[in-house]
Order: sequence, then structure tokens, then C-alpha cells
Amino acid sequence: MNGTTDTVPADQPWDESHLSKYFFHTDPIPRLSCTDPQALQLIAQEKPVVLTDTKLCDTALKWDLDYLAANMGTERYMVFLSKNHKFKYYDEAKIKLYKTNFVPPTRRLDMTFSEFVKKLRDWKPGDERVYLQQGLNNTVGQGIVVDFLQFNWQWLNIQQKTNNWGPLTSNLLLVGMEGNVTPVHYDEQQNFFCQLVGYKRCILFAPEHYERLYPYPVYHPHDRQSQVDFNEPDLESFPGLEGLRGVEAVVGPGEVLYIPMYWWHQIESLPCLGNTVSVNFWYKGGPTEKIEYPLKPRQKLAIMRNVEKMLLEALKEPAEVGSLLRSLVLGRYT
Ligand SMILES: CC1(C)c2ccccc2-c2ccc(C[C@@H](CC(=O)O)C(=O)C(=O)O)cc21
Ligand SMILES: [Zn+2]
Repeated sequence: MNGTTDTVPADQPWDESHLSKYFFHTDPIPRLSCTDPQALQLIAQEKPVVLTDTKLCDTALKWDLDYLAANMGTERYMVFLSKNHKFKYYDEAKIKLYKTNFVPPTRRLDMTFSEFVKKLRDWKPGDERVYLQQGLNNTVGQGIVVDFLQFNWQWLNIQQKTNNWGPLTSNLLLVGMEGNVTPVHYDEQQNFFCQLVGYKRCILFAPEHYERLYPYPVYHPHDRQSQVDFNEPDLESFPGLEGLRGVEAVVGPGEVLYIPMYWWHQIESLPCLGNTVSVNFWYKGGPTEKIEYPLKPRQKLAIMRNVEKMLLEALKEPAEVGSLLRSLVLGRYT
């Protein structure tokens, strides 16, 4: 935005009124052509960038609800339901491990795409919100497969090779309601996030903000999620929030956001602009290149995760991990 004279470009159907006001400052994520050497440099440096012209998923720009309902086949797909606008991820496998009475914030229901569309279209205030999240695999219909095979795989493979990434692990198809929010978390994979239908606000924070975002313990079902509620920041419990500073962009149809591995991100389907459809491309990180000092923040994050896992393995009891770590540092590592 260049000062007050900034006019909203004609093809931009959203404005500031669609963006919740948060307590932290953000700067814009650069929006560049995928032919711009600076864009490729940002990806190589593991920094976020919005690529405006990759044509990566142009065959999927037509994936609106009717097209998907007609082509997704008759399988049942994973749908999450939430009593509020937040869809906080949790790992079911860790629930039994974590002895406290963990209350899942969302519930999962498998349903056909047509049932999902009906739920979306019949939705009224007070109903649970829905978010379909389904890996693009051999359960989807022929039409979807044909579109998928025509993605710009040549461009993707070049990125994967030049940046020494590991294999593509999955493509998630995401169909969400306007206003849905995926709260701030990080993933351990490189991510090309493609927006197909509707608009999503993507707020990102670098891995070095680890101390400001207070992730849950590794063994908690909400591993990799922040304990902080951006709608009600608790500065007493989380004083590090003071200096939190992020970057953000709103991505629209045809745009691809590179979300580097370990970067925190919160993703919001803009309110009042209709349902959203996205596809992400998750890649394993590359083999750890020669260790150079000082270590990168993401390497320290990986070390901290390993220490937590090792301690849990040794102590068996999650409740003892915190007290052992306190004994280790209090008064000794100041
Ligand atoms: C919230 C939801 C549906 C979910 C529920 C339960 C388990 C997993 C997930 C999951 C995983 C990825 C996304 C896509 C995206 C966020 C977004 O676009 O909303 C994102 O974070 C990424 O691409 O890394 C969304 C979800
Ligand atoms: Zn994510």
C-alpha cells in the first residue's frame, strides 16, 4: 500500500475490511514473476515469496464446487468440523500418550463430496463450519486426475532439483468456507501453496520467532501449533509476543505462495468472498548439507525437537520432561 492514495486495483475484490486487525506488525511478502531471478533467490534462501505467474495449476482454476462434485468421484473424503472459525490441527495418535483429558477442538467426519457441498450450501450461523482436506490420490475421479497430470510439473521438478529438496510427499486438496482460519503452526516440509478459488490471507513468521510463538510440547496432540490465540493474546503467559513481527500476503486464483519449511503460518479464507479451494505441494527437506556455524534457526528448532523426543523416550512420563529441563537450566544456564 503506497500511502492513502492507494487505489484498490480493479481485479482485487478484497480490501482492508476483509483483514482482521492483529496485535503484531507485518510487512508484505514480495510478489514476483517466477522468471524473476530474485524470486528464485528467495526460494533458495528459504524465504517466502508469492509467485504470480507459474501457471502451476491452471488446469485446476476451474475446480469450483460444481466441477469438484461432478469429478471427485463417489469416495468419502476427510472433512473437519468446528464450532468456531478455527481449524486447529491435532495428532490423534498423540492423544492417548498425553494423559490429560485433551478435548479435540474439531471433529472429523468422512463424507462424499456431494454431502460436503450440501453442508456448505445449507450452512447457517450457529452450524458447525466445515473444511475438506483430502490428499489427491487414486481415490479422486478421472477428470481431476487429468487436470492434475497437466500441472506444470516441469517447473516444479526444476525447483525441487535446484533447491535440493527431498521427494514430493503429498498434495492436499483443501476446500474451505469463507472465514475459516487455520491457526498459526509450522510444518516440517517445504510447501508450494497454490490458490485456485477464492482468496486466502497468509500470515507468516520466520523460524527465529520460536521463542515468541510458544509451540506446544512435541508430544502434545497440538505439536507444531502455537499455544497463542491471536484473537486473545495472553501477554502475561506469553511475554515474547511483544516483539512478534511477521510478513503476509493475500493470495488469489493462480497464485503460488512458497511457505519455507519450519516457517510459522496462519491461513485465513477471507470473509464474505465465498468458499476457497487450494492445493498444496509438500516436499521433504533436502539432506542436511555440510553443517555450518552459526547454525540456522531451523536447525536449532530441529535440535530442540530431538531433545524433547529423546527425553520423552528416556523418561516415558511427559510430565517429567518439563521438571528435568528446569533442573537442567535453572541457575546453571542463565
Ligand atoms: C486445517 C486443516 C484442514 C487440517 C485439519 C486437520 C489436520 C490437518 C489439516 C490441514 C493441513 C493443511 C492445511 C492447508 C494449509 C492451511 C490452510 O490452507 O487452511 C496449511 O497449513 C499448509 O498447506 O501447510 C489445512 C489443514
Ligand atoms: Zn501448514
